[in-house]
Amino acid sequence: METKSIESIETKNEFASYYKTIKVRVNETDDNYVKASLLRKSSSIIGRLPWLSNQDSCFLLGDHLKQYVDFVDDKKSINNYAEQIQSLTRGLRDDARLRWRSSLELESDDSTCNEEKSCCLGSGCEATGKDIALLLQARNKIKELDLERENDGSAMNKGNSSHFSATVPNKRKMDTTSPGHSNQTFKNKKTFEGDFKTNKPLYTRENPVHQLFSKSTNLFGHSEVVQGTSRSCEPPQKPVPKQSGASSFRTASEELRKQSLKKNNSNNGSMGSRPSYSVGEETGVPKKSLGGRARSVMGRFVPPVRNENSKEMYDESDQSQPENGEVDERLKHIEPKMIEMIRSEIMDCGSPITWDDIAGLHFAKKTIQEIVVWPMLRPDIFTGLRRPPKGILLFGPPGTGKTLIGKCIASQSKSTFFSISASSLTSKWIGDGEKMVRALFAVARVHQPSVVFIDEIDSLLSKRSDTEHESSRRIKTEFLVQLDGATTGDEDRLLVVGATNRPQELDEAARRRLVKRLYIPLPDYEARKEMVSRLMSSERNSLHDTDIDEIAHLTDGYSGADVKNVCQEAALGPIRSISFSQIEFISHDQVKPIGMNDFKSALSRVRSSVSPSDLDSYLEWDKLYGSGST
Ligand SMILES: Nc1ncnc2c1ncn2[C@@H]1O[C@H](COP(=O)(O)OP(=O)(O)OP(=O)(O)O)[C@@H](O)[C@H]1O
Repeated sequence: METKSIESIETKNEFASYYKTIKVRVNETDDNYVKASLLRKSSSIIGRLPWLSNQDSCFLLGDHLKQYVDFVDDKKSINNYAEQIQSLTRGLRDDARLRWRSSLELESDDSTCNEEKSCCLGSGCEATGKDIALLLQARNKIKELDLERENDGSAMNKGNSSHFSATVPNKRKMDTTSPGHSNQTFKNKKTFEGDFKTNKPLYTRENPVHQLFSKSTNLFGHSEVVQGTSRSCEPPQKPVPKQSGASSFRTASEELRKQSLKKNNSNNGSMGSRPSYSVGEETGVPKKSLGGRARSVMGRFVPPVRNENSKEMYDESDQSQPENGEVDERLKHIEPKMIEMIRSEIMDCGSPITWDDIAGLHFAKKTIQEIVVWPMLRPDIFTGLRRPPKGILLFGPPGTGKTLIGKCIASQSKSTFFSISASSLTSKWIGDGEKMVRALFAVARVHQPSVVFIDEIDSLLSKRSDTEHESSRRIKTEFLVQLDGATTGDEDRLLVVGATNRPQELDEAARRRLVKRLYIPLPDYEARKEMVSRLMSSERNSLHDTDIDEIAHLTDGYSGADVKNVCQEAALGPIRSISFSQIEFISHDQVKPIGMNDFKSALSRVRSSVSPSDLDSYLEWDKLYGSGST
């Protein structure tokens, strides 16, 4: 590469001046951490200088990275983790809430730190005879202390075994006789036992090797762990090099996390929250992750079947218990989060709907009143052969009031209304869909009398085929099982109402369970008149009866929803005649009343949404399977 001086690659725009400013600051500052950060910043800017050729960029970047690496590697600059750790722990030492203090002490000799680091980071770092002697020495010392304690008949062993919750006296030198100390030591036994080249177990209850390593751990920057370890151990002893065999060695931090993870698992939800880290597969070393699971290309495969232990979606800590604390027997095996979801998202507590709110559809209304509403109000009379059907299907073109009827059934029979669609039952977790179906029916039974309204039931219960996905097949099966239970259970006051625009696509088994199949046709002339009159009654208008008749004629073939759209469009007509400058100041009374002209222009904009050929197919299906409404 052609050699250039940095100055020769002069630049002009704002990046350049920013870059220069950083360089000046690098030279001025005494703070090594700031300096390192500035060097990193300036390196990243180089890549964004658009006028630099690739070669110049590489040259500048190379120069910077070298500077940065030299600086960071310099033992007198920022390659001193102990200083950083201490500055971090300084603020925590006397935190009354944490009830522990760090016994971390800054090693004044920086060179020791760095030597220690390089020794233990290097491969093939073997424990020498000197190290083993040191360990044995430490073990003997602790043995002596234990003996002393036994002789004193100290009662200190009783009580708190968790060194996190132990109240630690505010003194630098920690008490090795603390219960936390011995427990922690004992737990760590497996990890270290027999790792050294002697046959003697170097790591025993009496010989907390992690304590001996605590100093070296400091040096590696495991600040969090060092704090945890030092709480219940003696102040750092003379550093002992790590043993060889990286696979068998586990730092105190790793051991501590592993144990707390185990503890959480064994408590199984009593602690509540899910662990904030995942366990590495091979080492058992916890990896921190922010938020949910960390995924990467190289990441572990996560099967779409939810692990029972996984609490990502339905965290048990989040158990929604009823206020009185009692859980209904029928809900005991249902995941609380699902119950909560059903109660908040599926249970409909909207404004009550009366039969008068539904224009036309006299046959459907009468049939539903007879077979559904009265029996639900007086179950004692409607028994035996009079027992009402527990599943009905409303089919017909879109926007004809099927949902309206479902809501009306619920409010008129004083029942709880559950409104679901395929989307509310599908989950990213395979297996949760059918659980959701089960949960839905369980909650509906608890809240009976209840009406479960399934909109677009054809998409949930379409004909089963060999090519369909296993998960959707399972949801269907569960649904059919629940429908069967709901429609045959004598005691339950549970009505399932399905609505569909495509009755032809419905699975035969579902069709059989929905015994009453009512055709909800397009509104007839009278119904359209009724709808227009009702909608216009709450608006200022200049319509005469003859106008309303005419509108009803003109909307032949329109669905209820289409008629409503026409009225909404017409209501905007008078507003459109107001100029933009007037709209801000005009009073309500000054707005022109809705007239026939507005309807005429609205009718030119809003067309019927149902095609005549679709109507034929409904009539055909009604003839085959319907309950004779036409
Ligand atoms: N018979 C009717 N009487 C009064 N309003 C109606 C009637 N039919 C439809 N509407 C109006 O149309 C709107 C849509 O109706 P609804 O949602 O009940 O239709 P739907 O048959 O369930 O449609 P979809 O099959 O598309 O779900 C209702 O909010 C209501 O304002």
